[in-house]
Amino acid sequence: MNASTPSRCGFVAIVGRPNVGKSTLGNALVGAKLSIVSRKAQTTRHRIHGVLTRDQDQFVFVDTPGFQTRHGGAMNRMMNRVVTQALAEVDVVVHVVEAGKWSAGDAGVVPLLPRNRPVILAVNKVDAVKDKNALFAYVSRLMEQFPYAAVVPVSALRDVQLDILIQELARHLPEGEHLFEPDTLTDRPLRFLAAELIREKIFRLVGDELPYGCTVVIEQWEENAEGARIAACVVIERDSHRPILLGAGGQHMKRIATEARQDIVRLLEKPVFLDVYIKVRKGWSDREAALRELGYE
Ligand SMILES: Nc1nc2c(ncn2[C@@H]2O[C@H](COP(=O)(O)OP(=O)(O)OP(=O)(O)O)[C@@H](O)[C@H]2O)c(=O)[nH]1
Repeated sequence: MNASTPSRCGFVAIVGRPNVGKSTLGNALVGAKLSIVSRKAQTTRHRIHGVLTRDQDQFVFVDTPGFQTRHGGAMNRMMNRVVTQALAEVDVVVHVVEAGKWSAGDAGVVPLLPRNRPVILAVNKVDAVKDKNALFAYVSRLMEQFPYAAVVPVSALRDVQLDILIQELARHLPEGEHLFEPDTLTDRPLRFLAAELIREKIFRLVGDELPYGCTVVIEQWEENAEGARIAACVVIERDSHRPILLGAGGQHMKRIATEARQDIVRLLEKPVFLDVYIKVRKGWSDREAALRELGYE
């Protein structure tokens, strides 16, 4: 860290139509495992995807809802509002497109891009492009669509020009203290994050209906090179909350477990067997629950 240079820290959103490589880019920039963030971080309004700290610069990558989902009609309009609001709160936006390809999906993203924030166009998958002249024409056309602050051709998959993209992003970070400590990867934050992922799925699906929320406790965590076996317990306040969480035929719990498992697989980068079950808080002191949640037995 250079003492004469002020530290910078800002929120970055990666947006774009499905399949352009947003997740690949996000993971290439922060490393999949850096999705682990401290609890303090979770209090921000954004869901943090990962944090990249480089000397005096800290980039906080956030997940933007709406770009992960594919809805139509009224749902789409509502999601678009959510997206616009979310993007108004970040410091820099990366709009990802696929080199040489432009579809209605890409065109649909442009009106959602903020006008009062720098938007950097990342032209991804350049490794798959043979004709570099065609790429130049393609980029020129895109620059007429929106006043991008910069255009960077990259390959998220092959790590081409990602350092240039990071430099461009850094130019737009506001000066300020770093919000996160550089993370240490230990078992405990992984357990904690797995619990957070499960809780997030519950919150999304039935959050409105669960009056006291719930606590997710990781009860078993066995991991080796081949995979992980995880048992998680959802602690609810009352018996009457159980059917809310289960849904008809247990479909809610199935969906929660499936979606959480997919995220945990991404986090651990290995197969995961996840068992999620429900317990009512009888015999659970708050303190005990809190301690176990943090990984203390
Ligand atoms: N050739 C090439 N393929 C890439 C590159 N980046 C991503 N891909 C591939 O493109 C596909 C989609 O990548 P994702 O990162 O899942 O795309 P996404 O935009 O997050 O997709 P959604 O989750 O559907 O919105 C995957 O098969 C990636 O391996 C790249 O730089 N070059």
